[in-house]
Amino acid sequence: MNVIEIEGLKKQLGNFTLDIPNLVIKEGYITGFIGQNGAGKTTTLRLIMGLLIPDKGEIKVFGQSSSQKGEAIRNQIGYVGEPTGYFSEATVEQTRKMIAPFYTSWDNDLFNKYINLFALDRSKKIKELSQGQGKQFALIMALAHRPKLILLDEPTANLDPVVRHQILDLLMEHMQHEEVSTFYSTHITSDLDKASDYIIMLQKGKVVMYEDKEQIDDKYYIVKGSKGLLEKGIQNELIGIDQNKFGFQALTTKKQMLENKFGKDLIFEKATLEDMMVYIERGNRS
Ligand SMILES: Nc1ncnc2c1ncn2[C@@H]1O[C@H](COP(=O)(O)OP(=O)(O)OP(=O)(O)O)[C@@H](O)[C@H]1O
Repeated sequence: MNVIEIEGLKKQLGNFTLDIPNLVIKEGYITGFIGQNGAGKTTTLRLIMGLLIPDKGEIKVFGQSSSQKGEAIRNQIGYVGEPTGYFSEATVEQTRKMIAPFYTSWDNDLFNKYINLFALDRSKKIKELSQGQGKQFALIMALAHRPKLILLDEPTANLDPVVRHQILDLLMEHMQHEEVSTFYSTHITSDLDKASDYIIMLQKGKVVMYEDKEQIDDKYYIVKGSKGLLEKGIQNELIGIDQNKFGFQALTTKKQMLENKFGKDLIFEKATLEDMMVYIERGNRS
């Protein structure tokens, strides 16, 4: 089952074009959405929520058109991103009282459990929360109405590693107990090493990679070798070749084939998501 289905999507904003011919997000998993600044991640999330209308194509969420049923869809989405829309003068408790009645599925016990877990002070005003506490609160508000879909837009940007891990741990714990799908936009790719099932990479408004995370770990390698080997026609198997006076390094999905052909002349290391972003971007530039 798919929780989100995108077909023939085009959206022009100034001189930027988001162009996604076909994309599905699978139900029940965490799908990481990565890409450079300005790649179009926030725009995609806003289109999914029906806050922006496509110029062409259609987005279906829970099988319903997001441009036609935006409000009903948003009700079933837990969103963490900017702006949060919370009134800065209201306290944590006042915010809960204001927002909870809008959701029939609101779960106060869950809210209390997560507030206690993060030790948030209910009497603090939203404007008095630190950046990390603000993000923790936004996540709690997003989860407490038991959404079927969680959309996260850079939820851990500018947070220290401890708070980042607390947020990821809470998210993963929540996912274990709820029937929920998560679409998680970030450029802190290490967050997704810990918590993701699928990875989608966006570049200049286009999807340039969609992979199962487990397959990524087996498939993508950084390969290093001497410059002389480049002349032996292996460029076609390399992505984003980086050369210096000592040799080259590049991303490859053809480890076995290259190993068979060149043996110990090449060195392989598992690629991280960050490596993949850097090399795929370089590969598409050259
Ligand atoms: N209202 C707008 N008018 C004109 N251009 C816009 C508008 N909103 C976004 N854009 C442009 O669309 C492109 C994609 O922006 P978007 O915020 O979706 O990127 P992003 O991948 O979320 O980036 P970041 O990681 O920096 O948040 C950018 O080039 C941006 O300048």
